[in-house]
Amino acid sequence: MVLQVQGLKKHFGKTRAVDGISFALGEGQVVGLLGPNGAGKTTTLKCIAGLLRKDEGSVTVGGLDHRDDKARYRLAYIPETPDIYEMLTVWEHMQFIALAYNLIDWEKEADELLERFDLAEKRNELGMHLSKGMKQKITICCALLHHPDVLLFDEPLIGLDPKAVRELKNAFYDLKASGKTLLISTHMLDTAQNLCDSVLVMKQGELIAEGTIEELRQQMKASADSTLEDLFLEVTADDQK
Ligand SMILES: Nc1ncnc2c1ncn2[C@@H]1O[C@H](COP(=O)(O)OP(=O)(O)OP(=O)(O)O)[C@@H](O)[C@H]1O
Repeated sequence: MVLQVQGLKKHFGKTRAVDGISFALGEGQVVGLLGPNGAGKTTTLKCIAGLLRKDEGSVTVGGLDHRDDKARYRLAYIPETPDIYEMLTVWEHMQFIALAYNLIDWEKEADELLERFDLAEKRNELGMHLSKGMKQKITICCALLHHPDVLLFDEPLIGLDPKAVRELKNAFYDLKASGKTLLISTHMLDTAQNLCDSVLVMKQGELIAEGTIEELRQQMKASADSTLEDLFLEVTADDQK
């Protein structure tokens, strides 16, 4: 298993944002992280990425603790709100990542990424002059440049135009085909149904369901034509907990 999360807990004051969840993801797996608002998805992703200090539990990447430099190198986190440098140009963001990760011969690939995400013409624009969608796309290009093995996406399809959504979905398929592991937090259940091999469903900090759509149908004794949305609404309904 390339990513292993065991007994992860994180609280904010009295709020148990993540309350002891465990799961493991294998190489090339694309997994949807689902849950109602406030379920703990972002907190989980940030704890895995090391951006939030966990209270308890362990997270390993390729068997190494996630705080180890080698493990961090293998991880990328793409936040819901694009976090870019206002005073750096698009190309300078790519240079910054290349320097941070000691990349060599990265320029051609950076050019291809910018081309692919329609940012080539904005190469010399400052971050402060870009739209939200463009900022989102730079974050994605930066995340892909150092070839991480595990990519954590928080609501990746929000704020992108239809072409960028299509590009990103294609990028997900390419990443999966090249053996990358993707954990994608999303409320877009039809996309999750098409894209993900399996899902993890969180509610109030706990993992309340997991598996492929077929496994969820069986666990919930649902009909063979029930959609992920049907299953999600049933499993997260208030009388379930
Ligand atoms: N920095 C923080 N300080 C205090 N409480 C927080 C903080 N971050 C998150 N929380 C709380 O932790 C819980 C889980 O939040 P989180 O953002 O992880 O949920 P989510 O599943 O990502 O929600 P959404 O789908 O709305 O993005 C919520 O009750 C939230 O209010």
